[in-house]
Amino acid sequence: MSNKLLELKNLKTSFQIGDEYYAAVDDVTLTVNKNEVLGIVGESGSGKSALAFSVMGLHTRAKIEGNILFNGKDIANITPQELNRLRGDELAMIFQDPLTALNPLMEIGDQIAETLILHNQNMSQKARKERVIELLNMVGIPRPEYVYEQFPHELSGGMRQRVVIAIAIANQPELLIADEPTTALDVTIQAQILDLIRKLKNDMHSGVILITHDLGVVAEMADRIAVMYAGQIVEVADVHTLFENPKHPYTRSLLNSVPADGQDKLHVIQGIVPALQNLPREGCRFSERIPWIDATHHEVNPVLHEVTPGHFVRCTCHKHFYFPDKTKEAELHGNSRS
Ligand SMILES: Nc1ncnc2c1ncn2[C@@H]1O[C@H](COP(=O)(O)OP(=O)(O)OP(=O)(O)O)[C@@H](O)[C@H]1O
Repeated sequence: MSNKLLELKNLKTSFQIGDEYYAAVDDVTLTVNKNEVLGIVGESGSGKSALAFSVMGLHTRAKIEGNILFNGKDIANITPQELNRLRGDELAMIFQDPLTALNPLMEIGDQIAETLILHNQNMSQKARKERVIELLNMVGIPRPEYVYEQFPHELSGGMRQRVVIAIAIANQPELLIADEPTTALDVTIQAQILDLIRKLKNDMHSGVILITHDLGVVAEMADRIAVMYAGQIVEVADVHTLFENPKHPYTRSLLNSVPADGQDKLHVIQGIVPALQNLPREGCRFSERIPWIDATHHEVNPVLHEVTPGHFVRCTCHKHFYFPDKTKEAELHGNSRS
């Protein structure tokens, strides 16, 4: 039996701006295996959420091209009814902001129970309530009987996020997408939430896509990591390889911008991911942020190269990349803008 749970094949998600469509996810091919946490990292605007929303079928106005194979079945263009059946059952997502994910007018317990009904309409009311209490316990919510009858605004941010997780895991999804699940939370709660996600994977052998800015979180949680820049995957490797032997200049820059033991110089990546309409669509998309690398070192049409088994890197510029000294870099960026 195949170990592949989700296969994205040439996924392209485009948004209309004015009269044109612009791809926020641009030809992404990626696999998530069963019992695996795939971390997706990249700066704000690189397309991580657009990718996650595409898998969940949550874009209402985007153009989706390519294939999204879930257990071998293409779900890129299935009917809303079919999608609804999958969501909250086999596919679940934890959103960045728990408040927007919860219904403010509905008691917590009823919101979780509603998800259970999706999966099993014949479950008795009593069994449902017991399962909700069990889920609230699982996600570490104290006094679950009391919280059952509370409304979202009566809970702290950490507690709300636990409720969102309880809803996400209620039906033991095969694939869980967690989009910045801990960004809004303090560090202790963060660790507890991550433990819960890990437990879900271990207990249910689910596949998990963990989207985050936080390299520390992926280092701890992910089995494999995909690095995304300007709508494209620029590097994929298992977690150990990615941290020990990063290749793409963007990955190296991201890693170099995080303080590590014994490191006295940090590299700050100059510039930002360009707005969607201004993304470079030809050549190496990262080239404008490393202007000291000679243009001839970039591929004309950069593709992912398998440098060692399972380790893919886009473009050949990584072979020539180095960090310039700081003053030189500032000068180069200044010059490149003029
Ligand atoms: N509905 C939309 N309509 C138009 N443009 C959009 C839409 N959603 C996202 N975008 C654009 O697509 C690009 C990718 O956005 P996305 O939210 O996927 O990035 P991200 O990597 O998830 O960033 P963040 O970490 O801030 O969530 C951005 O340029 C964003 O402005």
